[in-house]
Amino acid sequence: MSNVSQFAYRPVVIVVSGPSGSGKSTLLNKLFEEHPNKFGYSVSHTTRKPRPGEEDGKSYHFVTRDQFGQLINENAFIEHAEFSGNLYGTSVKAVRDVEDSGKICILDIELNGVKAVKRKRDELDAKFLFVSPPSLKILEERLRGRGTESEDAIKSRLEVANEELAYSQQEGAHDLIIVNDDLDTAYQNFKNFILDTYDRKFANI
Ligand SMILES: Nc1ncnc2c1ncn2[C@@H]1O[C@H](COP(=O)(O)OP(=O)(O)OP(=O)(O)O)[C@@H](O)[C@H]1O
Repeated sequence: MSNVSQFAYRPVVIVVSGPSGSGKSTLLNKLFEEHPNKFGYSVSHTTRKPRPGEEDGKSYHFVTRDQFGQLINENAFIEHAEFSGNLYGTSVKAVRDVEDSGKICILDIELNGVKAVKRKRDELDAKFLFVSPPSLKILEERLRGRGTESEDAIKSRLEVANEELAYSQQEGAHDLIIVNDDLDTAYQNFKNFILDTYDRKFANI
């Protein structure tokens, strides 16, 4: 099948994954604080109605169900899913738009998202970074300490964590695994990998 993306360049995307509570947001927040102009998130498509103050193309690309269906048919999405009756999706073009604005796109996604990006390898130059807790016991303590989840939610997150950790141990699953034990050390490793990717993309242009 011929499509335009075969002839376009592959935008770089850094895929950050890891069990819930492993510290992805903590690390990403530090990175965005330290480097506000180098990295960005892609703008997702959704069929949900805009809320007051939400701008089309900024918060989301707001589309109808028909338009969303057409994008699915065109194979435009890296991944898409339905939550509470609304469709949400991340398109390859949304990733490319971030790169076109001079930034590197970061995707903070779960295991199915990682697998979906891998299926788009001919369209995306993806680097996979996995944030691992030092142990399941510490993960459990951090999830409890965060205080944002019910006991049931903590249990189900720990089950999913087992699956994600098993996947991460497969050969070649990720380009870098960061064990988030001491936060400063983990952040240095995280930042070095991501800044290196940024420099490779933009420094020589
Ligand atoms: N190295 C660390 N040492 C101690 N506590 C940490 C460390 N890194 C993160 N934490 C704490 O662990 C908790 C979980 O971290 P965070 O919310 O960043 O996880 P997450 O991977 O983004 O989770 P989710 O996928 O659910 O959003 C937070 O309370 C955070 O402050």
